[in-house]
Amino acid sequence: MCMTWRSPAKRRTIGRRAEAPMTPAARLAASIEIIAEILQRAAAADRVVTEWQRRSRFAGAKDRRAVAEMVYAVLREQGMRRWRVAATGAELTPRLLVLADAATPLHVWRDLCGNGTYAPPALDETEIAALSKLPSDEDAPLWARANLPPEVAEMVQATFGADTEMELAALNGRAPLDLRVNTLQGNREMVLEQLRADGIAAAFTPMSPLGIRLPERVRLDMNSLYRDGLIEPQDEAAQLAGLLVDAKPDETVVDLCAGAGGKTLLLAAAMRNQGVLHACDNDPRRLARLSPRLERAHARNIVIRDADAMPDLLRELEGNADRVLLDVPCSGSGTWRRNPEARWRYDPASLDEVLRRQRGLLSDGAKLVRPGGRLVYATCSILPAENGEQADWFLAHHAEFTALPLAEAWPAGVTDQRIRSGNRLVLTPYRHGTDGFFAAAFQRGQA
Ligand SMILES: C[S@@+](CC[C@H](N)C(=O)[O-])C[C@H]1O[C@@H](n2cnc3c(N)ncnc32)[C@H](O)[C@@H]1O
Repeated sequence: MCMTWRSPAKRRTIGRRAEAPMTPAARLAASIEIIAEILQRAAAADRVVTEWQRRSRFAGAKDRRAVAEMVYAVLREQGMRRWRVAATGAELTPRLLVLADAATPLHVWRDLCGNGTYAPPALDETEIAALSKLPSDEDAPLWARANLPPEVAEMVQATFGADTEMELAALNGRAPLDLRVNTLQGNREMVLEQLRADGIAAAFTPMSPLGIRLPERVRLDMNSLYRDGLIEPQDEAAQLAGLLVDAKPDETVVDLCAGAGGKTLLLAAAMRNQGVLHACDNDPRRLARLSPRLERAHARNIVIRDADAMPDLLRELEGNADRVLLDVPCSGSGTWRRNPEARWRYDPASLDEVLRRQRGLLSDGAKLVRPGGRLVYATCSILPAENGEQADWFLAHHAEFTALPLAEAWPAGVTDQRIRSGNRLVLTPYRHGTDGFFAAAFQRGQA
């Protein structure tokens, strides 16, 4: 963490715009405050950073950026910092997590802490002792380098094999911003042209024919393409999971775990607003976020169904749906690039319950599919137990279904050879530049 000293600045009344930038000590204090909140409230990092920015009106744009960068640097290196602190025998505190930085000599922290009104308190004896004997990074184990709890690092080695180091490094990197073009409103070419005309760097995604990738994040709520419903943020992997359904106009399609509708919107566009798309979820708060998105996207063939949808769906649709998408609840481990703090909250002990729910949804969803119809199972997980092992379980318990080869399953336009062999879509940050994602399509035999 490189810090340059600016002239000590006196902040005026909190709540008024400052004339001088925050001092490095004040930025450090803010970073420690934010890290402490993220850890203690178990809150999402971006939310805590945004809340700090809102209440710290004295902070200028550079201060905000510097503090956010410091916070994310700590979060992306949390494994190494935890390991370094543990090796000293000290108890991990938010302050030590921030200060256990191999690139910053102890004297820098001594100078900053306790220096001025807005600085963090001076280092205590325990902190000085710990920071004086941080171990050499050369001895760090895989879990620390990969920024993952040890038992999780062990689980994912089964997924990645020889690529483990590279995959885990990519999973700890920054995700680009992928957009999905809403084909009810436009096409990729016109959206790309408009983005570039607005001075935004953008390129087509390599695998999804609906996607555009922005290397740098931009504020979408200010963008007219977004406000007019031409684009939605959606990782390329999630786009591909939706495309694997290959929903067609005039069909009956069920999105059984629709959430706030990321994939529902893609399915509605694929159906050209024709036929019926049932969007179900047992979380009313997520479903509530769906309606405004449908409106913005001009998606009109959707029936929203809440928590107790299954009995009604079975009465109305058993054995009649052309396609069912099961984008099931999962560990979310494939999306850890986006929220680097989440990996430290993942509790492997909860996995059994999640697996049980996934199997329940697979069995429920299967009942809805008509003979000759398609069931797609998808997770944003990198854990084999939620992915291939669930697909194996499903096939072993539902003899009326067979695995559909990917080459036969994709709609026209999905041509990338990397995702056309075999019958399981396994996407990873290192190999594909996407979130970690799994999807498999199953076809019900003709009666
Ligand atoms: C991975 S999220 C879905 C994300 C969504 N498909 C999208 O693309 O934005 C999984 C969803 O499953 C829902 N869920 C969990 N158990 C369910 C159940 N028994 N029936 C329906 N939905 C369920 C959760 O509320 C959550 O919204």
